[in-house]
Amino acid sequence: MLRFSAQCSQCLNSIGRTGMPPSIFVRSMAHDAAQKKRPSRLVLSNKVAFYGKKKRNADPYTIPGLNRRTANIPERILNSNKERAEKRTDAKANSKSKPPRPMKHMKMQQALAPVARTARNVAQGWIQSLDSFDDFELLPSVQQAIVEEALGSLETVAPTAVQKLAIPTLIGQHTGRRRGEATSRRSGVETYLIAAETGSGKTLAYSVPVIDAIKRQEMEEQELEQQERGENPSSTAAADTDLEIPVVETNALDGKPRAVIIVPTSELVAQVGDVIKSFGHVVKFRTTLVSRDIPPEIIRKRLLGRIVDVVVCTPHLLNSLTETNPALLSRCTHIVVDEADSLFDRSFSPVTTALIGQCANLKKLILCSATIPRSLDTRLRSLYPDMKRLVTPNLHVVPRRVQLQIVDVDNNLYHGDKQLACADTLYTIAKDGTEEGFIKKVIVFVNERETATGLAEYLRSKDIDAVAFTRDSLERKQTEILELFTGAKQDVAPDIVGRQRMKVMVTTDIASRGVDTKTVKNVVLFDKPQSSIDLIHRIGRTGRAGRRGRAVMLVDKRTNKGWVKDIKT
Ligand SMILES: Nc1ncnc2c1ncn2[C@@H]1O[C@H](COP(=O)(O)OP(=O)(O)OP(=O)(O)O)[C@@H](O)[C@H]1O
Repeated sequence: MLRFSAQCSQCLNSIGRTGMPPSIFVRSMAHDAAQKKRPSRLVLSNKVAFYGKKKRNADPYTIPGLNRRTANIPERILNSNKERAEKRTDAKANSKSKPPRPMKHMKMQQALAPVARTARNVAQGWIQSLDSFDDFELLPSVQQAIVEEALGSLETVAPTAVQKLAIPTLIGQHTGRRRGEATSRRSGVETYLIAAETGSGKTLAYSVPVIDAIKRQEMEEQELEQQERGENPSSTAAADTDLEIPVVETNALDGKPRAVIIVPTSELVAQVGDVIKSFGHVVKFRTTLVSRDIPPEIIRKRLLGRIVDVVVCTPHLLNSLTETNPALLSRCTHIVVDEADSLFDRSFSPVTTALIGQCANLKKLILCSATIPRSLDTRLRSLYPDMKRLVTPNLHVVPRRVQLQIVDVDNNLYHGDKQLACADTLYTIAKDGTEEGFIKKVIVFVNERETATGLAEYLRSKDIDAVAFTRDSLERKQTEILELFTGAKQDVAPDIVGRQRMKVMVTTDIASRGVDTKTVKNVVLFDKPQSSIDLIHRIGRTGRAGRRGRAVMLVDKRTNKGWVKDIKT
C-alpha cells in the first residue's frame, strides 16, 4: 500500500489536481524524488516474506508464503517448465515433417544405414536394365551352368532382385573396375554385405561371382604357365568348358582351396554344397564339403590328397583342419560367410574372424544374411569400415505373398489348450482344398527340443503324421526328414484323403535358417519366437522364390499384444 505524505507539498498538489479523496494513497514521482535523501517511513518493505528468528510466532502475517510479492516457485522449476513448453511447441511444428515413429517391436528395421535417394536411383536404373543372366558379363560356361544345372528345373530363368544387385557388383561389371582389383584402403580386401529377404536366391547371388572368379583365376594361371613354357596361349586356350581339372605333379597346391564358403550347420553344408556342385558339371572345378556328417577320414582324403577349388564347411571343423594344416587357407582369395548374423554372433565370431584372418591372399570377403540385427551392424561397421552393402528394399519384412493368420488359444474353442489349437489348425490346413494331388508339407516351430518331441507325439495321437526334427533326432532320420521337406512336390494316391495327405515336421530353430523348404506352403508358429529375427527366419521357410505361403501364429494371454500388432502392421 502507498501512503502520501501530508508534509510533502508535491503530494498535496497532486491530490488536489486529480481530485482524489485523501483516503486514496498515492505516491507521486515527485514525492519519491524529494524524499531520496530522507526515505519515508511509509515506503513498502522488500522483506515482507522474510521473518527473523525472534518474530517466528509473533505475527501471523509474517508467515512465509503469505504476503509475497512473487510466486513461491524456485527458479530451476520455472526454467524447466518454460523449456518443456518450448519443446512441445517445436515438436508440434515438426511432427508433420518427421517420418512416423518406428514400431517398438520391429526396431531392427532401422538397423541398416539409409541409402541416399540418388544412390538408390542409380542402382534401380541398372537393376531394371538387367532382365536375364545373359546380361551379366560371366564366363559362357557359368551362364550355361546357371540355366542348365542350378535352375534347370525352372521353365523360365530370370535373376532375382538380389542377384541383379550382387552379381554385377561382385564381378565389377557396372563399376568398370578390373576383376580382382582391391579397393579397400586399409587391407586390400573388398568386403561386401549381401542382405536380402529369405528365399530370395542369395546362394546363387554369391556363388555365381565366386565360381566365375576362381575359373578366371585358373585360366589366367594356365595362360601364364603356357607363356613361361613358351607356348602360344591362343592355340591351347579352348573354350573354358573344355578345360580339364589340371594335373599338377607337385602336391604344393593339394587341399588349398581358392574359395571357402562358411555356413553355420551341417544341413546347410549339404544344401549349399549341392548348389555349388551343380555348377561343377559344366564349369569343371572341384568342390569338397566339410561337416560333422562326413567321416573325418573321408574329409582328409578328399581335402588333402588332391587339388580343391571350393570348400563348403562349418567354421569349427575348418578351424580344426587349419590347426593341423596351417597353410590350408593360404591360396584362398574368396571367402563367403553365409548366415552372417549367426556366424558373427558371440559364439561363432572369434572362430569366423580367425579363419578370415588366416587368408593371406584374400581378395573378396562376402557376408550374406536375411536379417541384420543392430549388434551385428555395429560389429561389422567396426570390423570392416569399407564394407559395401548390397541390400534389397524388402529386407526385414514378412513378404506380402505370405498370408499371416493369428489364432487366439484363449478363445472359447481351445480354452488355453495350445496343443489342441495346433491340432485344430493342422486339421483346417489339411482340409483347405489347396495343393490338390500332392502331399501337403507343414512345419511347426517351437522354442525347445522337449516341446518338439512332446508336440509331435500329441499330434500323432490325434491321427496327424508328425515327426520331431531336433538335434536329438537320429542322423539317418534327420536326413530323411530334410530330404522330404526340401525335396520336390510328391504326388499322392487318389484314395488317400484328409489328414493323411499331410506331413508335419515339428522343429526348433535348427530348421529355420537357410533350409530351402521351397515346397512348404504352411508354417505354424506354436511358440512365440524369441525375437523378430527368429520370426522372419521361421516364416521365411514358406513363400520362397516368389511362391505364395501361409503362416499361422498361435497367441495366448502371455503373448505380447503390442508385438503381434506390430507384426500385423
Ligand atoms: N533366379 C531365380 N529364379 C527362380 N528361383 C530361384 C532363382 N534363384 C534362386 N532360386 C530358388 O530360390 C530358392 C531359395 O534360394 P536360396 O536358398 O538361395 O534363398 P536364400 O535367400 O538364401 O534364403 P534364406 O535366407 O532362407 O537362406 C531356391 O529353391 C532356389 O533354387
